[in-house]
Amino acid sequence: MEMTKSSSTLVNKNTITSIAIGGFDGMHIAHQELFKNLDEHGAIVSIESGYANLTPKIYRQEYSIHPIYYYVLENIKHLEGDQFIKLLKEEFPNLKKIVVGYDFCFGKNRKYCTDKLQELFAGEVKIIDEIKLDDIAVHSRIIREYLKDGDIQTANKLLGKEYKIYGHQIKGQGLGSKSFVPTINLKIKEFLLPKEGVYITKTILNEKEYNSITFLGHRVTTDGSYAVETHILGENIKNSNYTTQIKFIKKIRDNQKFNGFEELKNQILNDIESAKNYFINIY
Ligand SMILES: Cc1cc2nc3c(=O)[nH]c(=O)nc-3n(C[C@H](O)[C@H](O)[C@H](O)COP(=O)(O)O)c2cc1C
Ligand SMILES: Nc1ncnc2c1ncn2[C@@H]1O[C@H](COP(=O)(O)OP(=O)(O)OP(=O)(O)O)[C@@H](O)[C@H]1O
Repeated sequence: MEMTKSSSTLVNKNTITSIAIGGFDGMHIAHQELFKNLDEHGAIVSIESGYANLTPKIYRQEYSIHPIYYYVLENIKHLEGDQFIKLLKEEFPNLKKIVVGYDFCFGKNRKYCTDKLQELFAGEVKIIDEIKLDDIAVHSRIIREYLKDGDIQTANKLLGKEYKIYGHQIKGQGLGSKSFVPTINLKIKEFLLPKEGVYITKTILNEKEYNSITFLGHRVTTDGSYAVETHILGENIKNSNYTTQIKFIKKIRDNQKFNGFEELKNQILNDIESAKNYFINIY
């Protein structure tokens, strides 16, 4: 198989013989199940609603070897069923197979669903039954709720990977190294942030992965502003201009207000111990 991680623009649409269609925010285990039904000339047709925040558009290709082609929902949602099929056939002249999930609907007022797709498309239509894990239906919207609750472990199970966000480094209050521990402060734009609190994480800097601990939330003990700060365990990393990636593993505790810097510092040192123990026990 010659197809490695390909950018959609590099693959000629004429070679595509099968497609999976959907929003695909998260590229979670149910999405991956759809992709398993693609052949080696398979592609992903991603319909952009503008709300993706688990794997925003530019970060999605990382999670599949199949090239992703993006379409804007606004531009295609008015189509009647036959017009939608016509568009797909124009885009992918050699299309033989379409893969969708049980709840896939399309076109004007979402009135065309899987039965219509089978009726209108002359090739093969593969419909995937609802994928569940431990009785939880796997959907982007469900995963978002677990993240907002701070239940990273369940979210990660449904994602089939560690939830990962990208950010760029910004200047902090300048208190960390002096009064607490050194942290990299991040500006996060398009990604959903988990609940406020302290998390065991891994941080990727310049392609190197480090064990870390990350605080997200309003710094209620100091200046009250919202921050995402990560402390690399056992290293003193200087702030640099690299794009930083944070993979979430587990929540340690909620955000808290402390009576003074001393108490906060002691708690941070405890948090660091918990995180270090976590990493010792899993390796
Ligand atoms: C592991 C860790 C846990 C933290 N927990 C809290 C907390 O519970 N409450 C809080 O107000 N700030 C918390 N902070 C944030 C500190 O207030 C912050 O690191 C400090 O204000 C220094 O900020 P600076 O890096 O912008 O200088 C935490 C920071 C770290 C690294
Ligand atoms: N749990 C699932 N089981 C089977 N198919 C699924 C499942 N979740 C999504 N799909 C299919 O994957 C494709 C992408 O769907 P979509 O982007 O709506 O995912 P989703 O996770 O259900 O998102 P949302 O929660 O926003 O509805 C669609 O064809 C959809 O039918």
